[in-house]
Amino acid sequence: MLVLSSPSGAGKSTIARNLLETDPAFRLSVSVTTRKRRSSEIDGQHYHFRSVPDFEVMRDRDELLEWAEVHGNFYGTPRAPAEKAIGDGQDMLFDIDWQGAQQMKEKVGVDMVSIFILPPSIDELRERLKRRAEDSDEVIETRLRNARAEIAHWREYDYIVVNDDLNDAFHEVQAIVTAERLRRDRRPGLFDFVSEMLNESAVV
Ligand SMILES: Nc1ncnc2c1ncn2[C@@H]1O[C@H](COP(=O)(O)OP(=O)(O)OP(=O)(O)O)[C@@H](O)[C@H]1O
Ligand SMILES: Nc1nc2c(ncn2[C@@H]2O[C@H](COP(=O)(O)O)[C@@H](O)[C@H]2O)c(=O)[nH]1
Repeated sequence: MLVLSSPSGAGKSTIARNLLETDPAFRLSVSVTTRKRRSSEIDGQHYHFRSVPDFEVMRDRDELLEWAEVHGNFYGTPRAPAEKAIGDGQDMLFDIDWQGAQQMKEKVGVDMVSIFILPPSIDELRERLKRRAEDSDEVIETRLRNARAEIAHWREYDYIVVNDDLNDAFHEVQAIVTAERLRRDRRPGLFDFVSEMLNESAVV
């Protein structure tokens, strides 16, 4: 389970999209949100867009694995697809904030790897949000105001990637995924492998 977090505009959705396009083993956890849909977004693909009352029903029925209020809207991870993925051993990608990452860590523990994406600077963050041209000036200002508090949580993550050059940042994320998969897949067999090797050498 790979969690990507960052302040708004640092590029985590871009990196997540690249990962999903190049790595068929990953499935995206599609969050539920009460935020207004952006013109480029498709309901059910980028998010499940819901009203506040509908979100509250899901939350109160315990249908969300984690949830948080971010930039004045509610966001949550649907429980059923995430738990099925965990059960099936499927690699799943979560684009969630630090509050969600904390809650997920409590629930799934060692099976989760977390990466915090940093922008090269706050000025560049502002430029990216403006260039993306998806949010009003007011929303952009709110997100920039919140950025410092979000960045303050960087130490809680397993890895930090600075997204200055997108290609470099993406390759760093790919390298982390490769290393973590090796660790996960090789470690269970290593105990027997090493025991056998040591037993054999005792015979010699
Ligand atoms: N390394 C980069 N250099 C320049 N522009 C970038 C880089 N990475 C991403 N971008 C651009 O910056 C904008 C913000 O990226 P993106 O939407 O992926 O951010 P985000 O962290 O997912 O933001 P949010 O949390 O608001 O969804 C997009 O227009 C994207 O194309
Ligand atoms: N805790 C959660 N945070 C989430 C979830 N889905 C998205 N997010 C985070 O919200 C902000 C804003 O996203 P945007 O799409 O409005 O720009 C960003 O940090 C996302 O990572 C979720 O299910 N839970």
